[in-house]
Amino acid sequence: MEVFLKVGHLKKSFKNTEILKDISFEVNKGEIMAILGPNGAGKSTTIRNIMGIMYPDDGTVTFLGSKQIPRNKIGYLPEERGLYQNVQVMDILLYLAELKDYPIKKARERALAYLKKFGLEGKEKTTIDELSKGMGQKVQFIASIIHEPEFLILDEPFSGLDPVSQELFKQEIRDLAANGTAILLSSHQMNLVEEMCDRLFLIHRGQKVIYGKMDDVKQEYANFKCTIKGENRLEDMEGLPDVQRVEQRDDTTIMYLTKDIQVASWLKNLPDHIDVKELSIDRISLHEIFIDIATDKNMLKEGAETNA
Ligand SMILES: Nc1ncnc2c1ncn2[C@@H]1O[C@H](COP(=O)(O)OP(=O)(O)OP(=O)(O)O)[C@@H](O)[C@H]1O
Repeated sequence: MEVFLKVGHLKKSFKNTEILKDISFEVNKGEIMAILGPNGAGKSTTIRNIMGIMYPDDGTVTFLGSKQIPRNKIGYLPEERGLYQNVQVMDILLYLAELKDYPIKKARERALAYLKKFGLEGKEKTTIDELSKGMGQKVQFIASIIHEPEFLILDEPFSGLDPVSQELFKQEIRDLAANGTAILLSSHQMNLVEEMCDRLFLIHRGQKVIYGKMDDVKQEYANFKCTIKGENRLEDMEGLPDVQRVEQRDDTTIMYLTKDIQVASWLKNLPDHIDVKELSIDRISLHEIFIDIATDKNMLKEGAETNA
């Protein structure tokens, strides 16, 4: 797979506070790569350094092997939304396409097709300030892809979208990747990330915590959990073998199990007197892995790396 973006050993400080500490990752053509992390972890700072909005103190950013930012090949949906408010939808889309040296006739065709696809047919002459938040978001998304970029950065693309629009965006992002676009996606919606992304980079306090293929990360970190519905004492459950942590709320107990257990053999450890009205065994989700890291529960080893 061809590497589009390579970030190497990026470091950035603000007023003597090191915000990015040796950040390295790549984004390949045709893949959706997630950059994840708690609020303030350093995701937007990383993206701003990639886009040349600010400059790193150390480290390199290369695009197809060159340090030159190929602006016409990049699409960017920034976290801060904001298009000129009193300009008509079609005018802003064509203006942005022109800035990227994209043929105007093709841009108009693409704009009309995308407006239709996103349920905004007939809104070409509407001004941006007359649109709802979600509609504005769709126009800004179209603006980021109007010029057929080879590399697309999406910072929280799903915020403010209703479920139907989320599905539309999801499908569009997947189609773009399938057609070869390299996509870097930042989102706090872990279920969507889990569904869509090929690889992920998880950053916490400016440092890499996890970097790897989604499937490998899940296999590596998503231990099993056993959920039992029934009236049970916390101490009984905590005393069971291979139980790392127990959460109990009302009549539901969740036991987080250690890595590499054999589910069938582990189940034999459950004593006869345990009250089981319902029982399920699942792997923990990316959402739970994220919370684990963000809240420093420390079930994961720091700085781990799967086979990226
Ligand atoms: N221009 C700046 N001057 C000083 N500190 C900054 C600046 N920009 C960001 N920071 C600090 O850098 C840290 C990382 O911020 P950043 O916006 O990159 O986080 P993030 O991971 O994108 O968070 P969020 O999920 O909340 O958007 C924060 O502590 C923030 O206060």
